[in-house]
Amino acid sequence: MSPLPADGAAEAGVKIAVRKVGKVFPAGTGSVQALADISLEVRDGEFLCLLGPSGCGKTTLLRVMAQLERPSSGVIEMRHDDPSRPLSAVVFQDYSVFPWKTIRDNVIFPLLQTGMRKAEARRVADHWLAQLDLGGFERAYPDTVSGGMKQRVAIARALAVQPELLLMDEPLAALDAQLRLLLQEKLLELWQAHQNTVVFVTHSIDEALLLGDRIAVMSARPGRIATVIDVPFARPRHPDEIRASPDFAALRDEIWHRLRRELQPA
Ligand SMILES: Nc1ncnc2c1ncn2[C@@H]1O[C@H](COP(=O)(O)OP(=O)(O)OP(=O)(O)O)[C@@H](O)[C@H]1O
Repeated sequence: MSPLPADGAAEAGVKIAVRKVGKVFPAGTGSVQALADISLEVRDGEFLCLLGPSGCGKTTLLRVMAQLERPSSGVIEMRHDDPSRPLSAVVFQDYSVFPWKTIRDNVIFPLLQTGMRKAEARRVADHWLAQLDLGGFERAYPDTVSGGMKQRVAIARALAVQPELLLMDEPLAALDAQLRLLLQEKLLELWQAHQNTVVFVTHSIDEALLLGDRIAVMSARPGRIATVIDVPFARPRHPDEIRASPDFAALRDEIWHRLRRELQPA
């Protein structure tokens, strides 16, 4: 699906600006208001996490940012600085890889769409597969490897095109707890090395604190931005140190209390 055009260009230093966005879906004879009056700016090079209760509209907001969904009201402004790179790429939760293509060809496919030659695309694909510890599996088919490996293929495919904006919708949610920790650490390492602008949807407060520069906490449906929290941990971040720090525990409590208010309104 090709992206819808943005409504305008974001100002310098801002990769994407969401301005007073609402989204209403038709549902049966009525409608569902998924998003209401969302305003949010994602700065160049920032890792922004979207956190919120189930059904609050996180996926809808990400799809609107990816220009896969048109807002019912409000506008989306984007800033495409480098025409040699795609503006955005999306990683979904459900290992959205092509089962009929080898792991290498999954990563090569979007590179060829950018006009890259086959030999170069193969080199770039193998580089990113190695970065995600998939070296040796280039010729395997996705259905012959584990869920965690398939998700690493999807992440390698998105990173390989070096998008200016990487949109990730709960990319680690389907993984078991240990694998999730390992992949969080991998993402942290890759982001610290490359600093794409990232919007990352998650249900996990710990994940948001480990990865994010800021955390936008959404309210229960219709989704609004309830609060935006600055994550104070310096980079490069070392996961074990961060998780053990008193600031981590304090922020986790603060965010949890905020989320609990959304889950159990007075
Ligand atoms: N295409 C659609 N048609 C009708 N309703 C929709 C559609 N997409 C989402 N919704 C509704 O909009 C609301 C927000 O859904 P969305 O998937 O964005 O929430 P979410 O926060 O990502 O949820 P979760 O955390 O459970 O993944 C829900 O009530 C959902 O049922």
